[in-house]
Amino acid sequence: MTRTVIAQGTFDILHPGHVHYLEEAAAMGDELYVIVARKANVDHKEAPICPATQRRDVVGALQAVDEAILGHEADIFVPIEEIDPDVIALGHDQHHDAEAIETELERRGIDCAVERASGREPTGEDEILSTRHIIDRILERRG
Ligand SMILES: Cc1cc2nc3c(=O)[nH]c(=O)nc-3n(C[C@H](O)[C@H](O)[C@H](O)COP(=O)(O)O)c2cc1C
Ligand SMILES: Nc1ncnc2c1ncn2[C@@H]1O[C@H](COP(=O)(O)OP(=O)(O)OP(=O)(O)O)[C@@H](O)[C@H]1O
Repeated sequence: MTRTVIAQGTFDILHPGHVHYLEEAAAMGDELYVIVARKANVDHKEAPICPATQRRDVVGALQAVDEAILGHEADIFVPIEEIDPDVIALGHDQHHDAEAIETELERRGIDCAVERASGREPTGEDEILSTRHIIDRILERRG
């Protein structure tokens, strides 16, 4: 019985922190689907620079990812109902409340565990594992 995992995020400028998250999510099951957030749903921080199709294509090229899909524009649970995963892997700092997701999953009759992945801290002194910080550095050096 294939164990399906879902991960999600904006993935605007990909970095090793994303790879860490997606590899950890992939290890939670046999197949990893990644839902790429639509610009309209990224309302808790600056809008992504890159279009959703581009962000999907880059995430989908990662070895750990079986399929990357564009998220639903209005209801974030639509892809969950379609894929019917065994696990939803939240990112270490993802702003979603696991309990709220579990409650909604139950309400929709979806039997799925909600796990949280760990964070990857920078190793080299110059490593930069945050899209926002990458953009800040670009603005500093090229702005
Ligand atoms: C269970 C779950 C399902 C999601 N489904 C969608 C979706 O269908 N469409 C979408 O635009 N974003 C979806 N998202 C992503 C959220 O909209 C949010 O933008 C994303 O979690 C941003 O996270 P980040 O700040 O880590 O990039 C989903 C997130 C979770 C936790
Ligand atoms: N350094 C990291 N270690 C582990 N997971 C990470 C790391 N950075 C991001 N993630 C995870 O990757 C997913 C997508 O995150 P997102 O696209 O918001 O990237 P980000 O680098 O956190 O962006 P920003 O810095 O602009 O908030 C989220 O689940 C997030 O928790």
